Amino acid sequence: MSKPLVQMALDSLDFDATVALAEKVAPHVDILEIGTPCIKHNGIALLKTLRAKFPNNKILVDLKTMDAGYYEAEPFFKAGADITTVLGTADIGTIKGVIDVANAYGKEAQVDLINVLDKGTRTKEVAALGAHIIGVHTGLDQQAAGQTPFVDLGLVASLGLPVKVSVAGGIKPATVQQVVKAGATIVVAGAAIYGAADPAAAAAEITALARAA
Ligand SMILES: O=C([C@H](O)CO)[C@H](O)[C@H](O)COP(=O)(O)O
Repeated sequence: MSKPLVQMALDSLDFDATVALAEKVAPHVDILEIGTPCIKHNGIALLKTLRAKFPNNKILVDLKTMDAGYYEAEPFFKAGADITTVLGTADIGTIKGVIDVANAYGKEAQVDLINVLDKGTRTKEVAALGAHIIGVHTGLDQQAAGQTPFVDLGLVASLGLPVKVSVAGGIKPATVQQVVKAGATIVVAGAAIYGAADPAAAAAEITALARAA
């Protein structure tokens, strides 16, 4: 089994602070995620800046597309995104559009299961469409209400589908190996890294734990 990948979620609204944080963390993670608030506030210019600066990292743009899948995602793949996200609650045609444009560019589409009620059924549906990554995700507001992604991760991983499984939602050093052992192939960490006194050290610790799991 290939080693799990580690993804750093860049969730600041500030352009320069995001670039500065990415400078610190990029050597210690596989994927740089431009978080949803961040991409909405800063736009495609931030993607172009990070793409030019970090050729050795994959870049995920967390668009959380809800409509016009092909149309919305294409400019970001054209600008160098490796992965974009589409909501699992979106129309199946929207999800197919993002999968199609990802394939057209030789890149990947991630379906975010946030707020999907029947995660098992939707996962099977989008996997059949060719989704590259299934995102098990407890959002920031859901975390504030005490929710975690662990049960959903177990459900999705138990399906044994030929798709990568990403897990996000308050993941921290104490839970990294738990989610890898539960079937996560991409481990996402935001606050556990950007909220640390030393983000580079925090990222390196999470990556070491993921690879040792
Ligand atoms: O996807 C996210 C959220 O919707 C804001 O964009 C976060 O990047 C994701 O939850 C990871 O962040 P943490 O939960 O702080 O690890």
